[in-house]
Amino acid sequence: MSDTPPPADLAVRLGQLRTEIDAIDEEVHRLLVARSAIIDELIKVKRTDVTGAAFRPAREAEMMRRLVARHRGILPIVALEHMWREILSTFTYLQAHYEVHLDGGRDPVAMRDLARFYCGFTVPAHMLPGPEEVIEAVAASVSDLGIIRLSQPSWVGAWWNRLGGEGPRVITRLPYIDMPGRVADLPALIVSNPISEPVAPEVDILACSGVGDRDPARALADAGIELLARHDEGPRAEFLIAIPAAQDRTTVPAAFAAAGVEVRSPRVVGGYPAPIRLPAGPPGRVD
Ligand SMILES: O=C(O)C(=O)C[C@]1(C(=O)O)C=C[C@@H](O)C=C1
Repeated sequence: MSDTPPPADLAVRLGQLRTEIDAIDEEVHRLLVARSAIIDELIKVKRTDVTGAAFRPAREAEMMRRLVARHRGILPIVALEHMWREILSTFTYLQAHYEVHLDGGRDPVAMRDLARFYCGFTVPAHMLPGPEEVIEAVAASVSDLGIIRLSQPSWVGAWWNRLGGEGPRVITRLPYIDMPGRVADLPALIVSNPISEPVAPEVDILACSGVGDRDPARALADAGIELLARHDEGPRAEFLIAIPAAQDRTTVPAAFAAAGVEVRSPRVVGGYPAPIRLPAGPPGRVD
């Protein structure tokens, strides 16, 4: 005897489940409309019309961490991340219009996927030849973002030496959920002009130049420092590194020295909230 209920019962159950789905969809939509009314008021309170860009990377990181912590069930975590990215970037755009400039030099298809995943389709996107053009476009704007691909060694020169000071700086690292096998996984940095209400980043990004032809990546990693990019110009090498903000900066020259590379005066060119690291697994199941 089969346990399968008769077809008539299954048809009834299917109808009930669809009614439940419709009720949930209506609730989700109602809540999104309610959220947009709150953002409408937030625009007046935050005065984004006066202060410029509305991005708050630390707040977005905190929201994403809470989302990941409470997630359950079969919905892939990266699909959920994408839905929230669409929400966050559209509501950011509604507060203060911005455009996104993409470093399309090496892999424009992966770059476009990354940008659409994180910035959605409401925000206008422009593909540019490389990082220098991206930084230039951001610097010439009030509140635009740039996305620059991280490649090691840099294929195009030490573009990071154009960051810092009053100009564009790194504010975020992508992908935000760092999970093996995920989609939209092109390693990249987001740059913007300095934002108001800055929150101290959890990871600092430093630019430094040095002399010495050995690869310092291992010695840096042993000291908790990540080599993000390198560019060689004759005997000099330019480096872009990431170091936890809480870590003593004197560990930087010491770690380079351990690899036989002498570096001078590391310079801060931005920082970012620490990405969420998740193990590989079934597509994002969290129980
Ligand atoms: O909290 C803010 O300041 C907002 O602007 C709201 C909001 C959001 O939609 O939740 C939008 C953009 C920010 O990057 C962070 C959060």
